[in-house]
Amino acid sequence: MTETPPLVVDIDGTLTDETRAVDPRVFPVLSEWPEPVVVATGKAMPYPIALCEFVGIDYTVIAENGGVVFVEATDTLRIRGDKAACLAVAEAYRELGYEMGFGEVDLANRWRETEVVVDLSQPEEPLRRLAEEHGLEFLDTGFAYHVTDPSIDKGTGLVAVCAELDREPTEFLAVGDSENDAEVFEVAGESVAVANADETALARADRVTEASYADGFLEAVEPYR
Ligand SMILES: O=C(O)COP(=O)(O)O
Ligand SMILES: [Mg+2]
Repeated sequence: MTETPPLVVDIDGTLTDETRAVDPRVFPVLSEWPEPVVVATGKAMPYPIALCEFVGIDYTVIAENGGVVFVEATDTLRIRGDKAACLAVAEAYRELGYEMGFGEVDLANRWRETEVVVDLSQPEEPLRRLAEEHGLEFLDTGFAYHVTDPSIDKGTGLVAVCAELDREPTEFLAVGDSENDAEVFEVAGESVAVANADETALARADRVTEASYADGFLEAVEPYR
């Protein structure tokens, strides 16, 4: 068995099935992993914190695509991102909604500190264009549209976690499924895309699993178990 690396793992599309339900088969893998486990997600902080709590692992979390980082081992919370710029985009998008008649914008932003998220049911192009006009990053994770600070991502989040844990990003195995995993794939030592990953993640990964979703995650970590 190859020496077990620390793990940085995405949630939606990687630990879950296609409905975003976490597959319970991943729980013992995460709780028994002998090296640090970092949960890195576009979701807001309460979700990865709850996952760590119920799996029984340290809260080592990258939320909001790197906008919010929490390391329980050093009790460090880092919040980074241009929330004001993101809110300006949301307001402009909401105005456009009324003008273009696509109705009330569903801003799925409860508990978010640094970015704006819009449900996939809303029109993509106007939001993408507004984000670009405001110099912000637009991400389609396959589960939601995100408007975020272009200088912040899961890769900068892992660098921040490593500074607290005195580890190197290159030690990590990264597993993910989407364009919001591209930067953490770049800084990790080994990156694996699950078979359901989008084009960006597939192109940026060192290897791709045969299996999809949580089956893909279990396949990705198999060599280390
Ligand atoms: O929040 C999202 O849109 C996707 O979340 P993920 O980064 O855990 O896949
Ligand atoms: Mg994902």
